[in-house]
Amino acid sequence: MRNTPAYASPVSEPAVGFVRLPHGEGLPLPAYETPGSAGMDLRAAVAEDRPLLILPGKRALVPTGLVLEIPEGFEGQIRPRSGLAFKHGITCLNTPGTIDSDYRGEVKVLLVNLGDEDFTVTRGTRIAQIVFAAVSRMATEERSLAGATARGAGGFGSTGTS
Ligand SMILES: O=c1ccn([C@H]2C[C@H](O)[C@@H](COP(=O)(O)OP(=O)(O)OP(=O)(O)O)O2)c(=O)[nH]1
Ligand SMILES: [Mg+2]
Repeated sequence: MRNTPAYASPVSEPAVGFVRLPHGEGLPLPAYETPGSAGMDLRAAVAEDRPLLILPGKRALVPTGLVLEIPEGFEGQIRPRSGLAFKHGITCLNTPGTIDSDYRGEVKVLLVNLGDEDFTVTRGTRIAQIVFAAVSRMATEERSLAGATARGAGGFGSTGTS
């Protein structure tokens, strides 16, 4: 059944499926927080009595308690929340994490603590956000030569800074 979001778009949208795993029961499903939000926040599905401590410089894979069914032709991008990054130095190590449309495992968020203090992830904390995006896929062709261009092999600052 399609959920009625707090901020429904006037245009018809493809639907992403959320399947709750047992440890995700009771947590709110991801949802857009404002009418123009690009991402839906993901919550930590750690046990109430077992918060996750991330020491400075360390990383942790945080469960969301969710399996997603993303429509074919789309992907989910896991991105950091700027507030956590600014206030605590908490970000996603592999950002943007890629959630493939054919992935049927639990979505997990790889957080890293780049701050100076321990960070505790408690149940229900909004740890990251997921942005759904269209994917372009290509056929491949092996070629013997790449066509000439004005840039050629220049890169990594070849055009200067000013
Ligand atoms: O932050 C992330 C990134 C990935 N995944 C899941 C969904 C994704 O579809 C799958 C594979 O991700 P990716 O292709 O980035 O990882 P890999 O190291 O290449 O693993 P694989 O060999 O399984 O593709 O892992 C997550 O749950 N969280
Ligand atoms: Mg892969």
